[in-house]
Amino acid sequence: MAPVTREECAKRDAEDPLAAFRGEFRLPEGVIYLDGNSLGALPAAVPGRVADLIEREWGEGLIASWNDAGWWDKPRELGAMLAPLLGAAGDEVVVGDGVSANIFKTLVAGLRLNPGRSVLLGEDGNFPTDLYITQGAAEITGAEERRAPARPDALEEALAGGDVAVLLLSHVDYRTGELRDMAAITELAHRHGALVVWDLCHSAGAVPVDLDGCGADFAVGCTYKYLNAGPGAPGFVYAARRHQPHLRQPLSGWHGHARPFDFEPDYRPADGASRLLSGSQPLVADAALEASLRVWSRVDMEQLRTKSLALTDLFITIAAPGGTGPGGLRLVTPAEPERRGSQVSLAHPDGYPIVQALIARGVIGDFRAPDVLRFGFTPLYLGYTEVFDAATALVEVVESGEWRDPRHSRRSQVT
Ligand SMILES: Cc1ncc(COP(=O)(O)O)c(C=O)c1O
Ligand SMILES: Nc1c(O)cccc1C(=O)C[C@H](N)C(=O)O
Repeated sequence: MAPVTREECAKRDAEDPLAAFRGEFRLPEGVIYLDGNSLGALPAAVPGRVADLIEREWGEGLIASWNDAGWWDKPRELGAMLAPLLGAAGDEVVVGDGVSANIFKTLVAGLRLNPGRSVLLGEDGNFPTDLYITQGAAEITGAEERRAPARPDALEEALAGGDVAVLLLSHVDYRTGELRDMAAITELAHRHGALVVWDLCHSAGAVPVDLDGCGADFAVGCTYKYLNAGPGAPGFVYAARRHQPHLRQPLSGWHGHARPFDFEPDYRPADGASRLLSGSQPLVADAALEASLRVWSRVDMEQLRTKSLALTDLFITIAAPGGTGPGGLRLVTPAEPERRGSQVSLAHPDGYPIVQALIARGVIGDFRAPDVLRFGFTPLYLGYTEVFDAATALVEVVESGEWRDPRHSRRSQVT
């Protein structure tokens, strides 16, 4: 690939159709933020919307706001706002609870939809909560937990026995940034009689997603990464319309009841995706999500994908051209654009202090054990020049050996 200059990057910034979105986010001066795949930046509209909920809807409206401010229907309203980003219909998505809880709900619902099959199949190396919740769901239901590498050939082998009820996969791998072929894998699972739950934590707002077009069964995801709804923001859950009338989820709380204000003694599920709800939702956090989704309603996902790939290409071209970088840095993320999320991961045995030395320079990425330096690229608030500077800083940190300073090896609780 042709060498890239800072001047070329400045030109691309000037021509960038998404550049104006940068003004809709608050980021500290002097920081290049490449960790939006863990916690997204603050949309400028969020503090005002949250204050409005607290002061007006809660402070003045009090209990009436459950009706007047639409609190009761927020999970559905926010689900419908999110749906276009997921390739889903508005009534197939609800917002509520966390990813871990929603994984549990969909795995058990999937098991019940697939009687006679008793295996929950997960992928080697998935994000730990996916693995742990699958173990918990297997323990409580008597199902068997199995794992396979997330390669089509290995999945086919694991599915061939005909006993897999549900397959749980991440659309984009949190550690490597690999993007999986949702359409092909869903079709493979269905051919073998299994249902699929897709974890979209690292793809919602990062790449175009087409749940309905791929024939997906269920999906879960978070809103605090690329969707920028803030720390601990509520998760979402998708159920394909064809499953909704039959699905039974295990956390059968009153917000998922058909007639919640009849206060009946027995559970009867609501119609549609609402039956995936459980109890009261964090309305203050929902207000932050609402403000961030208003930004997303104006984003063209094809433009976003084009810029995302251009940014990750740029970073790779400088930091690891041809797959290797200075000091033995090795590209972990697939080089093929169609297999790449909006993230670049590089492996190095001294990854932790290298990332810390970069953070000390104002370039924020993160480290994932055992040896992965991880950089997330958020096209709404990152420019080409920043990515050029970040990649150049990485090369300098490694070549200069400044990461060897012992202060960069001190571990903190959240890495
Ligand atoms: C793939 C994946 N699943 C789930 C989670 C988190 O789940 P929860 O929001 O329940 O903490 C994360 C990140 O924290 C993740 O990367
Ligand atoms: N969800 C997180 C949290 O509650 C605390 C700290 C980090 C996170 C993250 O989101 C980590 C992220 N899923 C990852 O891919 O590493």
